[in-house]
Amino acid sequence: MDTIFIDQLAIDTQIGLYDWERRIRQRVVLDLAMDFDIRAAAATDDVAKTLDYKAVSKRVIAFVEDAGFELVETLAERVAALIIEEFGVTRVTLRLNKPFALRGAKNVGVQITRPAV
Ligand SMILES: Nc1nc2c(c(=O)[nH]1)N=C([C@H](O)[C@@H](O)CO)CN2
Repeated sequence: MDTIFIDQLAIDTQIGLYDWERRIRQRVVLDLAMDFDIRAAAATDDVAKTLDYKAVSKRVIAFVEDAGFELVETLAERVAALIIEEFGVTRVTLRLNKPFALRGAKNVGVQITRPAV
């Protein structure tokens, strides 16, 4: 299977458990890998026949900017569901990084793989 990916998509949002986190916006950084058969687009050189990574990124940015979840797990699950439901992707792997949320660590977060059902 082919993969269309978006790496290091940085978005500011409200996320976190603690009171101080409910008053600020923090950066999350997403790596997305989306299964998609690219052969029809490659044969015709037509963006309409593929997964438009610009359209995906605009939609994900809008959703994440408006979100306000406590857990990185919830945000990751909701973004994966959105991509599958709205873009016809058969499987998505998503890594959600919350940089510097843990003292001494460069990154914390979750990685999930979700198939379309
Ligand atoms: N598994 C998780 N553990 C923690 C989360 C989380 O979203 N998932 N969040 C926090 C706090 O919000 C933390 O990021 C603040 O620094 C702690 N543990």
